[in-house]
Amino acid sequence: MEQNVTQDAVPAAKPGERIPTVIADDVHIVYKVYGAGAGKGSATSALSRILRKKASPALTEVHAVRGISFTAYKGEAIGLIGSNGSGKSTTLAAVAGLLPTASGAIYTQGQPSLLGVNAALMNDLSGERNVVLGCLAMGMSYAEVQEKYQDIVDFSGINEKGDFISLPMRTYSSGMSARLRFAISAAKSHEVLLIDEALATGDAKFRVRSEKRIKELREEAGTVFLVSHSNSTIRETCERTIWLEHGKILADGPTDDVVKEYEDFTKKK
Ligand SMILES: Nc1ncnc2c1ncn2[C@@H]1O[C@H](COP(=O)(O)OP(=O)(O)OP(=O)(O)O)[C@@H](O)[C@H]1O
Repeated sequence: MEQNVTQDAVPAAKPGERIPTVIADDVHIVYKVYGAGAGKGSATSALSRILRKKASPALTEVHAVRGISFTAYKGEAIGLIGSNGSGKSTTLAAVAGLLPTASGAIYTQGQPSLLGVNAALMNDLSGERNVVLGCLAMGMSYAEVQEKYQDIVDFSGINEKGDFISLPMRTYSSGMSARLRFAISAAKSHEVLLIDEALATGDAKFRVRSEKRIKELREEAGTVFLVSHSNSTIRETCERTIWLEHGKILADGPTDDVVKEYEDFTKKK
């Protein structure tokens, strides 16, 4: 099984030179689902299978990504589009190094960050403590966190309607937590930033702010991947788009062409 290969330093670009940041080479991703058959997951049936030395009949494989290849370059914002279950989120998780590939390999320059520092955020702690935790988890120093704290809170807009930042995160709506997560992740420049539908959760005002921030992040450093079902967000944010269907790439090119092709496809369905 191939693992993601990450190299740390991104070399400086010579004028006009394009630097690859993510290379996916014939990537296949297969989920293994255990206990999928009714009644087959009980302790007694497992014991009887062990005693009879029979393989579990209840293992189902879902071949979510089927041989995709692409190269992303520094400074690019790439949209990922496609119908439900086409493999967009799976592809992002694999680029982030969170899913192993069944075959093929993904090479990345620098550490890709999947937007959402979910793992580090804790529902019982206040938004304020979570900002500090999330930033430290992304590798910022305590001094850096203090310097950026107010900007993060202002960007998230959490305090627009009262002092919510001092309340536990479990009291936030799903949109509010998504905004805070985005604000924390976007406070740092990422070499490869992966965003899954994050913009869809905010209101119109927040969407404008986050689109602006994505543009800045692109200029500051790396490559942005954005998964979205909103074709207008993809058009406004990305100049290149990859269209996935049934785990395969159907088109990869300038956003206007690819989104148009996808729109024609969805109209015909
Ligand atoms: N944890 C999992 N275990 C098993 N199968 C999964 C898992 N996550 C996703 N899948 C399957 O992998 C395929 C691709 O799913 P994925 O979530 O990547 O699609 P998507 O394009 O992001 O969809 P959506 O637009 O609905 O978010 C689907 O068939 C889905 O059922």
